[in-house]
Amino acid sequence: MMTRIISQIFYGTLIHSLSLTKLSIIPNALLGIDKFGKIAFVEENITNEQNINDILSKWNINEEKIIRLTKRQFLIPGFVDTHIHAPQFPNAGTGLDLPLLEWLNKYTFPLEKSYSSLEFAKNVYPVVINNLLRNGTTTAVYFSTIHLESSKYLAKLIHEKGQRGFLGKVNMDRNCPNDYIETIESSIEDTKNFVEYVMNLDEKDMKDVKGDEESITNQVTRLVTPIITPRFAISCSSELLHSLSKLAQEYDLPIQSHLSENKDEIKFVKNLFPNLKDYTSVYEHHNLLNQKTIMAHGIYLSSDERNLIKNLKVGISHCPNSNFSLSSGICDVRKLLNDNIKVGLGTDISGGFGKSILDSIRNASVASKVIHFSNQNDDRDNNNKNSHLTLPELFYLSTMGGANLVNLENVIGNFEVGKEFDALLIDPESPQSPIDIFDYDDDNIERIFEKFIFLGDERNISRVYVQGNFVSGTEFK
Ligand SMILES: O=c1[nH]c(=O)c2nc[nH]c2[nH]1
Ligand SMILES: [Zn+2]
Repeated sequence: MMTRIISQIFYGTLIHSLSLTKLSIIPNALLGIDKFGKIAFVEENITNEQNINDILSKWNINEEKIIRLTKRQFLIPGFVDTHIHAPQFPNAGTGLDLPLLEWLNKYTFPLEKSYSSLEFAKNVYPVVINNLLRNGTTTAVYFSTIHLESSKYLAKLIHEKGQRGFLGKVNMDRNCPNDYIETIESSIEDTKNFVEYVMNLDEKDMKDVKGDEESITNQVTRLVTPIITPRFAISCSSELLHSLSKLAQEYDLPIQSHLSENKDEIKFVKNLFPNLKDYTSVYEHHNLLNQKTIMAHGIYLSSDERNLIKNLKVGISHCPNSNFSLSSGICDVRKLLNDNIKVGLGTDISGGFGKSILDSIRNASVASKVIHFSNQNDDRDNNNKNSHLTLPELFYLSTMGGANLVNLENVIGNFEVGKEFDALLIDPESPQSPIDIFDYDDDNIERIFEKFIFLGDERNISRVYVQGNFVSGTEFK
């Protein structure tokens, strides 16, 4: 007897990643989602109505539950932004004339301190989440600020809007402005308070699911998770770093920070921790590196540091727009991938000015080509090992790569049966679409997908789903 209840079916083309190099395009697919938002089935090559009817009756579904895509529309997994500063949104697109440390002091800290006012946060954070969802970011790994109340407010908003989010209250107790700094005591106390608040947010939803008779086989993941967030080694005392690692262990939480982004930053860290070998060792020494850690940037890592990162299963958030915009440098992602390091993409608003992961994909592509050219000019390293990132690789990084970083590779990132349905319905022919399709394209869906990746924008993202729920886009009548 078939008890599983199917709440929605899509009929059309699916595009997703099966591995770093393997992009899969499945035309004429029927994808069914159960009432928990999980993918119950994917049937391929369904080319006639009889086949559709057979599947509908097998699952006891009526025709109204089917959303039929047009021949040029397709579904892709939602994007994962593995590094974004929500409070920096008002600065996006401004203040890109200075390198990191000067940029922080002149533009970023003065804006972030404004979030001591909850009213200020209320004017910004809804815009951030709406904007990201419209742009297809179904999962975001956020930094907030040091402020407890506005950080709690942001967590509640992510929860209400139905986005999947990892949110960290920022910790910083030194080398910061006098009016934007914490004591170690308040930093730890507020972080505990924040963590417990966020963990309770999802409690009700989890209970609702647990109360269901099918709950044992249909557990869903929590949508909002706290993440321990020492800003970076410069702004945290050794004592604070130690205490934060204890907190992460106590609550079994992920950790995020910045690593090896800028040469002056690296020198500063060396001065602060002269007895530790390198920047990565500073975090390792404080027990902050493990398979749940995400480090943003990682531009100037030595081979020893890469080894450590690989062995400890730390993920790197590649933020190419920010790396260009703050003149930080160019991260050699191919080298990280060759070393089997986990990599995802980040916008790093407002170091980066692009709000969409499509922008990160495009900048990651350009960055990889610049590295490729500079290696070609270098006689010592000229055997084509360092080829630029390909379209399947870029797309993988933006979906499955991000899922790996947040340890949700078995939950989201592609359309495997049993995963939760975080997805985007892409319409290359939407009103005002920036994509031109010609007869020459000959309905070649691979070409149209590539055009979406390099030319498309939020106007092409018609509908956005998280855990099977419709969270942004145009309602069907
Ligand atoms: O790109 C960055 N943005 C920040 O806000 C930050 N803080 C420390 N290091 C940083 N890097
Ligand atoms: Zn950052």
